[in-house]
Amino acid sequence: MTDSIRIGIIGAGAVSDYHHVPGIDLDPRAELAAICDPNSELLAQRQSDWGKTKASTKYEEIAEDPEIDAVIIATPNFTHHEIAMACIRGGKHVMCEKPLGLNYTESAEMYRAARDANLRHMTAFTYRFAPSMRYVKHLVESGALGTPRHFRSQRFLDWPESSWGWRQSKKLAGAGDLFDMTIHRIDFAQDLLGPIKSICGAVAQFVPRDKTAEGQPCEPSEVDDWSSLIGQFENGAVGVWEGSTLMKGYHNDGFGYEWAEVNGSEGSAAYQLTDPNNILIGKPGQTMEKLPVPDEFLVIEGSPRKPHEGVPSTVFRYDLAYEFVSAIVEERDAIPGFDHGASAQLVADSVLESFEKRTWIDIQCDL
Ligand SMILES: NC(=O)C1=CN([C@@H]2O[C@H](COP(=O)(O)OP(=O)(O)OC[C@H]3O[C@@H](n4cnc5c(N)ncnc54)[C@H](OP(=O)(O)O)[C@@H]3O)[C@@H](O)[C@H]2O)C=CC1
Ligand SMILES: O=C1CO[C@H](CO)[C@@H](O)[C@@H]1O
Repeated sequence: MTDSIRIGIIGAGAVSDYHHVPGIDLDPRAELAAICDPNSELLAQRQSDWGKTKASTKYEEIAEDPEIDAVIIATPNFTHHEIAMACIRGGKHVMCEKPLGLNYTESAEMYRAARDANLRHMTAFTYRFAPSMRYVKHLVESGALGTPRHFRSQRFLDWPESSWGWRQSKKLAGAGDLFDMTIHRIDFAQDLLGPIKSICGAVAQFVPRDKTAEGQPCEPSEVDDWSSLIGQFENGAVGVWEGSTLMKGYHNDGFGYEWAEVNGSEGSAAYQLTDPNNILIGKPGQTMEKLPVPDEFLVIEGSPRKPHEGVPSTVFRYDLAYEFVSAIVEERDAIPGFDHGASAQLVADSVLESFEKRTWIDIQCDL
């Protein structure tokens, strides 16, 4: 390995530009060494946006390239398993977007392959890195909230009812809001309160999404527009989750309304994606109070990002790349790993099973 970690980005669409490349650019220990996307026009555009790197339309070339140390997979969901397995076979450390696979079987296989090859693996569960989320975790772990009794999360957005492209095909996306949005919240709930042991879930489709944004007819959506679950954690706490991108008026500069809270025997703490450098704290008998997140929680330890610079609801996302590179340099597990991705996937799969069978499902994770 050279001094600098040479990273290949596979999939040069929206998320690569928004989270991953700015994160790599900030980290002096890493360099963007290659980009890969089947769309050669986009590749040319990215070469001009991001600087001269190797470019390829075939992920196999990146997977086999001895001059690439690590990859970030930012492609549509149905490609994650195939691309990750090829990169692991090629000896690359892998960060992969969520949902890790199209189902638990795929995700667990990715986890076992990376673990057995002694490679670093990371699932891009972005919201774990929000400052207020990191502070809620500290409050839970330090016992400041007492015994955790209850978790609640809600992500509502007011997005167009037109086609979501690949995101509305079951074969390409797996599920709709559940795999796209709620899976993040399943992950951070387990990060805060530990494993979920049992759930009861439901999904619904609100609109056909059979027109493109330009008004042209297209294949109707096969996936959910709303997902929800209630659940019990192994530690005895209970939780409730809900998400949809079709909630009118929930616009808020594109970030919508995301609220997540932990209620304990001694207090409550709530994170909001729209205001991630502040936290809401509830103490017994008092009205909830908004407080700034202490400075030491604004960035992850060592991150070159300036804590008070940039748009707060965007810049925390750059810490994902920092964590991935740190894990490679320090030869330790990246957090969240593929095991966390697979575990959240099992819960999300169980929501679909629960709804289909109209019953509670016990979660049995065999990682
Ligand atoms: N963690 C987070 O907060 C976020 C996560 N995501 C996740 O990131 C992933 C990508 O989403 P997003 O960026 O919005 O999607 P986009 O559709 O904007 O971008 C995906 C890109 O990957 C390309 N691609 C498709 N197949 C391959 C392949 N085999 N090899 C290389 N590139 C390929 C696509 O090309 P083409 O269009 O020509 O097929 C497209 O350019 C999804 O899994 C999504 O769930 C997305 C947003 C935020
Ligand atoms: O959190 C997220 C923000 O929105 C994206 C587009 O729907 C999701 O894919 C992503 O996981």
